[in-house]
Amino acid sequence: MEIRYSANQKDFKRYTTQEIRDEFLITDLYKADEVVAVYSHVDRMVTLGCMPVNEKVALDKGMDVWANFGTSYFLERREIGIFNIGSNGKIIVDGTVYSLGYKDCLYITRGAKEVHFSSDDGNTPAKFYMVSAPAHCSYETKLIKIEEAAKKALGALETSNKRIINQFIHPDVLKTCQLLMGMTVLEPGCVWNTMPVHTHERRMEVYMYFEIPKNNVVFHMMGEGNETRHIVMNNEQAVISPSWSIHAGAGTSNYAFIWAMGGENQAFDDMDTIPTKELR
Ligand SMILES: O=C[C@H](O)[C@@H](O)CC(=O)C(=O)O
Ligand SMILES: [Zn+2]
Repeated sequence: MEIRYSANQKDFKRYTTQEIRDEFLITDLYKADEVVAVYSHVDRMVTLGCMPVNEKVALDKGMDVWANFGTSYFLERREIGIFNIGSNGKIIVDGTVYSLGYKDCLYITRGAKEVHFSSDDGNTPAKFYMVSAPAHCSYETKLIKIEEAAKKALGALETSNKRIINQFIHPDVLKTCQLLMGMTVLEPGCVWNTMPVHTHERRMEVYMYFEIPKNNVVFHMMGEGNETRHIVMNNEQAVISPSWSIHAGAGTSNYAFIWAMGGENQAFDDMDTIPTKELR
């Protein structure tokens, strides 16, 4: 498992393009029958991808759980949110089978010992995208279908940012220790997310962009509001935003992304918005 330490905003100003990418960008999440995991010391969030093809793949496949987490199994002191961004697949949690279609989400609470992933058809595999946060009590493991997510319409066609925010792992839908996750989907012709930008000093956030058409990219903005940088992102890549960083993007087409937050609180609206004209 790859481990990344925390970067601060003062050093960040001098990073090269490659250093920014090495520190914050997560690529190659999907390798057949493997679990790809990046542990970030930013709020100790773990970002993972799993694409089961021929096997039933265990969540901790290829991991030394004791060395990395100091626990005997992955979810002993963690919770996890999992989205399927591929074809139909299954997640088996301590013997209970959950079927996930495209864009469905499963929240697994602390204490689940055995988690396995499988695809209904290995020729068109499921692709599970996951973010895990430390957790100190257990709630309820719950499947949240895309239809059941709380939907918030934002933006307008005129400003190229008409989009639906689907809140899945959110206090209005279910209880969690600190994890919040959802999916934002932009309408055709709309390319901007999260403008005006914000930071949330009390939480970090990870974005994973998908549904980016072939030969298109998203320019993801990051850094402090008065010292911005960008990362050019391809389909199905994730990016870590420390609390001091803005996180917004403009694509060369419309796209969707999954956001995940963890930290001090779960108040979605606890954001410090930066007036657009103050950006540098
Ligand atoms: O803190 C909240 C997150 O940055 C996202 O929910 C914002 C977002 O999806 C959007 O405006 O498109
Ligand atoms: Zn945010």
